[in-house]
Amino acid sequence: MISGLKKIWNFADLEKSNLNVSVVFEFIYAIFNMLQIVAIYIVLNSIFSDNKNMKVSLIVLILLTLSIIGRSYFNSLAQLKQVHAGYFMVANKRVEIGKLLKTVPMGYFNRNNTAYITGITTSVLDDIENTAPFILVGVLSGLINSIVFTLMIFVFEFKLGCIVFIGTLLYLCAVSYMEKKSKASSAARQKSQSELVQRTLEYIQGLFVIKAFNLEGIRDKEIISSITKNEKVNLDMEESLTPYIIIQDIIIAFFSVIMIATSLQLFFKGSMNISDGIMGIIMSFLAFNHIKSTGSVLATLRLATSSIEEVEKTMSMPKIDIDGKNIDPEKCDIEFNEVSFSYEDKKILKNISCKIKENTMTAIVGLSGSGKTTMCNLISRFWDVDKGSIKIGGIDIRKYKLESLMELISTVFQDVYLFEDTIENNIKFGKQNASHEEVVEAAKKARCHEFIEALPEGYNTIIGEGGASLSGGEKQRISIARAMLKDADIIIFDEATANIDPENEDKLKEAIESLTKNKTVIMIAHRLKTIRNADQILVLKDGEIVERGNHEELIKNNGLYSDLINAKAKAESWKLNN
Ligand SMILES: Nc1ncnc2c1ncn2[C@@H]1O[C@H](COP(=O)(O)OP(=O)(O)OP(=O)(O)O)[C@@H](O)[C@H]1O
Repeated sequence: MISGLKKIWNFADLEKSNLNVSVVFEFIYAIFNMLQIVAIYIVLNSIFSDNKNMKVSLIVLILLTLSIIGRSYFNSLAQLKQVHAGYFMVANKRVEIGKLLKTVPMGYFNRNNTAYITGITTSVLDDIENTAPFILVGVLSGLINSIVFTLMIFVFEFKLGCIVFIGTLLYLCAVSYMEKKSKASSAARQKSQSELVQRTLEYIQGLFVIKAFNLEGIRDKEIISSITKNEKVNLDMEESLTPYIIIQDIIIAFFSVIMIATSLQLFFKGSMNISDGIMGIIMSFLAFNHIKSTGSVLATLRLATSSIEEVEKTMSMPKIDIDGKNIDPEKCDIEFNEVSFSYEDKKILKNISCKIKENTMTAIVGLSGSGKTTMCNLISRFWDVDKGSIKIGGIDIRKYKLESLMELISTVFQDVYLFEDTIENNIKFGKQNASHEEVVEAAKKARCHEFIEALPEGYNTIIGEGGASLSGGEKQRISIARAMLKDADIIIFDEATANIDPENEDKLKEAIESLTKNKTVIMIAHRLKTIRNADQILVLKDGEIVERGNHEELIKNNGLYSDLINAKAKAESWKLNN
């Protein structure tokens, strides 16, 4: 129990002060609550004594009014602090996770799919927000208040105090046992909850494929099975805890009855007057209220701590930018030194060594799956090399702070991702503080100004998530405009032939030329024209550079390159002839 509370406390981080204040408010609330008992005691004393006057009624009235006002005021303040703490402790973690995600190797996402991380940042953190602060404050204030109340009863009547003390201890033992028992079921609940989020997200993201291949029935079954499993885990958890809840209720009922019996016995023996006797009976109904509320929140402690453990596990993701420095290299040439790389156990690149001179264009060609994209991704440190090194300006890229490395590189991906935002803001990703004029200029150079202007809201048109409302070619030109605006020294370009319509091909070629002028360019090239213009061509086969040189040299070699070019030329003439 204590370790669980400590976990919440540490997780609260900057919100600890709000939790502290909330505990104090809960304590003051309890004091105002006790005023009611004092008022009842005064009434009883007055009824059973000869001192019956209006002054007593007035005091009781004032006490009860104070109690009502004080309780509602401090209760709302305490709740407000807890809601504030819950919201901000989770919001801060979401921002922290967002920052961390930028520093993890992309391989992390292979092992922990995005749906799992989405589950953590949404439903798991929501669980923490809605339970953790209330549990911590509930338990602490409940314990403090029941200690104070028990002390008060000790002062009132020692024997009754002993009964409350023993009853409270036994009750806490039962709660603590139940809390331990719920460990396994909390973890299972956590797992099935994440699984449900994963399946739901997968279903939504793959809706196109599901519809196209008529897979509704099969995928529906998977979601329904996750829902059923989740329901069963929740029910099992409730069922396994029910006997302990019954035992706790029995303990409280039993000790309340003992308090009533003891009060009556003390009265009949003459050790208590009638008003104290009645007060003892009334207190038997109230004595365990605080500890009971503590117990009910403690039952959910495991749920909150297993959610926190899950978030902590996600936050301990491997980072690749631990001690990087801000570096502005004198030159932007790139060098691969005996680089090897595997995705998990699958070896992709083997001893790659090459030099890419500043302000030259290097085309990487090779069969599908030969490792072209992987080679480019290693330059941006989406993954780290397993062996060897990559240098920019003679400095190992692992020595750069990720941000300063990213400032040097613009990447135009084959699969362009656009955010659900205006076209202008999507282009501005390249340079956050760019003016509208700069955005338009970049769009003009990237040959996308005309189609943007033709949209109903022009540059303020909101694009659907992932760029859903644009064609592949339009998305790619927007991403070229982005790169144009960023104006980085190194351009990595994954050429997407499929997305270029013939009418725009020449325009796009001009756009690419103006983007890559006086830059160090690495291009995964598919089109003959691009390859022909390259200063250097690297031919990849099964993760190894098997040929290198310019177009003429490689054609003369009569190796894989000339085979690829011949096949391409055939395909292109086939396309033209048909
Ligand atoms: N994230 C990943 N996790 C595991 N394996 C991957 C991952 N990305 C790519 N691969 C595998 O690595 C190999 C090389 O992929 P890569 O994308 O680098 O090839 P490519 O030459 O660019 O292919 P293409 O021309 O089809 O785009 C492929 O076999 C691919 O299946």
